[in-house]
Amino acid sequence: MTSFGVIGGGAWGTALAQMLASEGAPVLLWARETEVVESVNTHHENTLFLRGLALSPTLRATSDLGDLDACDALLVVTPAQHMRSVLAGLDARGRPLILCSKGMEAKTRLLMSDVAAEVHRDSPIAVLSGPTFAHEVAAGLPAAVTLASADEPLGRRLAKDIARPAFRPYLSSDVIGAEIGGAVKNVLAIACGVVDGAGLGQNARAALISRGFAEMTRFGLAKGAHAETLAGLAGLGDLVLTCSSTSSRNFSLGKGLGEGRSAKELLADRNTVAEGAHSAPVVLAAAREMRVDMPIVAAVGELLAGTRDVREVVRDLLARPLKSER
Ligand SMILES: NC(=O)C1=CN([C@@H]2O[C@H](COP(=O)(O)OP(=O)(O)OC[C@H]3O[C@@H](n4cnc5c(N)ncnc54)[C@H](O)[C@@H]3O)[C@@H](O)[C@H]2O)C=CC1
Ligand SMILES: O=C(CO)COP(=O)(O)O
Repeated sequence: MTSFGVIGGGAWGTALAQMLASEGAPVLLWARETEVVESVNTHHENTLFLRGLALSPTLRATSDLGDLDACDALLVVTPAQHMRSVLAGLDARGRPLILCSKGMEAKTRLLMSDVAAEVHRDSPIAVLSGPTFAHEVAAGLPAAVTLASADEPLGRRLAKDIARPAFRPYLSSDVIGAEIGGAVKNVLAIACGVVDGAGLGQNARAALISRGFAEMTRFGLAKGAHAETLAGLAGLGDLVLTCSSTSSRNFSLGKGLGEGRSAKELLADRNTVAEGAHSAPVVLAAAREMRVDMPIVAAVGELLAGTRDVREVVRDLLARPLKSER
């Protein structure tokens, strides 16, 4: 049986660690904040990022990456923009890295699997992604994810060891598709939040999910993803989840924008991450380079940059030339 360590003590790292520890397995969680380490070890709760959810006593936390040396495989759950710097402090020693963050690196436009491969050349990579609000997984509610690895025997082994009665991984060899789904859906969740905040109605939201999925698919195919991965848990599944609920930080950010507040104000002082705000300009730049049309992502980029207001971007989206749906 694989022993797991988890790197990143935010809501999702803590929830994954709890899910793995839920049947009594020992799991070690690395957290950056000493407050998180203390509250997990002393009170079996992450009071900073996952307040109110009781954690298993077999889940222990540390602020020393070296303590993870005893683990067979590591789940990496940092915010996307910090993955490189955190991984640089790790002695991976060829152990598998299971990447659970959703985004692209701003300064390089790389996917997380490329970042991890640059830092730890000898470690095989898997990606875990899907519709999974942290608080629900931590509470033991049912969830399913895509677990993608180009190393198929490794993927099968990890899937077997990660699966729990209420947590079901589906195997894939399409790492790029799993990553693109998670990165792009965050941007589209901001757009759906805008629709909600501006009171544009449920028809508009359904249209946006559908046309947003078309953008995700165009972008993904251009990057080498498989269409069925994008139509699966890591793409459409996660898009539907985060476009429907204020439990999504990205949706909530968009709702604030739709209500007329500025991105600067909404992003100031938050200690939780809304990855779509970082991914939007990166996805857009990569799409433009590949000549992939992504008007909804572009509109989100303009709202975040403060160069246009909601009324203007909605008017422009609706005024685009009529075209075939395909
Ligand atoms: N929360 C959720 O429901 C889910 C989150 N994810 C993904 O997991 C990743 C982590 O998100 P959460 O755990 O939700 O984070 P969070 O928003 O709960 O917590 C913020 C995290 O950022 C870390 N952080 C802040 N500044 C940092 C720095 N300078 N260097 C390194 N780390 C820093 C904090 O230590 C903390 O772990 C994101 O990519 C997110 O998209 C994926 C699925 C579900
Ligand atoms: O990725 C998530 C659920 O699958 C969490 O979404 P938010 O980061 O928007 O909260």
